[in-house]
Amino acid sequence: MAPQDVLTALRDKNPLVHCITNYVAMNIAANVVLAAGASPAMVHAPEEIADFTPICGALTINIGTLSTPWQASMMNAATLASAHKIPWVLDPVAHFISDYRKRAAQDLLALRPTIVRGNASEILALAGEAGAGKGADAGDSVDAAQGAAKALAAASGAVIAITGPVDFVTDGAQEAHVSGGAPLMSQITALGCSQTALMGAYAASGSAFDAALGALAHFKVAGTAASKLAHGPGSFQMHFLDALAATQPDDLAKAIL
Ligand SMILES: Nc1ncnc2c1ncn2[C@@H]1O[C@H](COP(=O)(O)OP(=O)(O)O)[C@@H](O)[C@H]1O
Ligand SMILES: Cc1ncsc1CCOP(=O)(O)O
Ligand SMILES: [Mg+2]
Repeated sequence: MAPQDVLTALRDKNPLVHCITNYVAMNIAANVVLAAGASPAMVHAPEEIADFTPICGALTINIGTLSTPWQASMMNAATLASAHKIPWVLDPVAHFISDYRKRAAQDLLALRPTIVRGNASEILALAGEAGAGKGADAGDSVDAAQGAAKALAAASGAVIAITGPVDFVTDGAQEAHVSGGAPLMSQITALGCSQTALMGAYAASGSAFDAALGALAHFKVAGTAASKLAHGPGSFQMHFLDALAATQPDDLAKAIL
């Protein structure tokens, strides 16, 4: 299924996407998923996971504001998703900042996510390589992390997506670059987290590699459109949501190299 067909299927199905994300991303990620045409639900309580994860089209897990009870929910949800063959996406936000977070990311990776999405520094560190990440922000180029992404795809079985000025995605066999968007995108917090949530919606609607590629292209196309109307980060965010909703399946090819 080509990326544009995944977007068509997403809008037909309006899939329910279980998002375990961070406090910062909660609102914008839900709005991004809604604007694109899917149905987000932010559900974190350990007591609710067994009931909720199995009825969703996809699961996304983001460790941006990790704590012990949420970690238990993440591990349980990922285990259930894999058991029910529900695709799930891991966003290892700033996992290199502490031993606690590093271990949490590796424990989740061992549960075999369908897709891992991170910035270049996060992907480098997840593959065991040195990087220059600064908290949640990247300090490395996408180019520098491409080898790590390929190695990680081979070792984990996941599709690996690196975002940045030009995105890169690989499943170990296929690979693609995605261009467009605007530097303003890195000035709005939790846009990467929102990309991860949208990737869940795409993964509920098509195969893993094309889902990741489609979600990356959707952001780039909408980012380019929004940057033509925006006067700064605040108005960019407003125009970006409008542009996500306005993006049509055939537009995605413009961003895919
Ligand atoms: N300089 C840039 N030019 C164009 N798009 C960008 C740029 N920086 C980031 N993006 C886009 O912003 C979104 C968030 O990516 P990124 O900032 O890498 O994630 P994170 O917030 O996890 O660090 C992605 O869609 C990415 O393609
Ligand atoms: C600022 C911040 N602090 C903890 S999580 C978070 C949001 C990070 O979002 P993103 O990875 O999309 O930039
Ligand atoms: Mg991030």
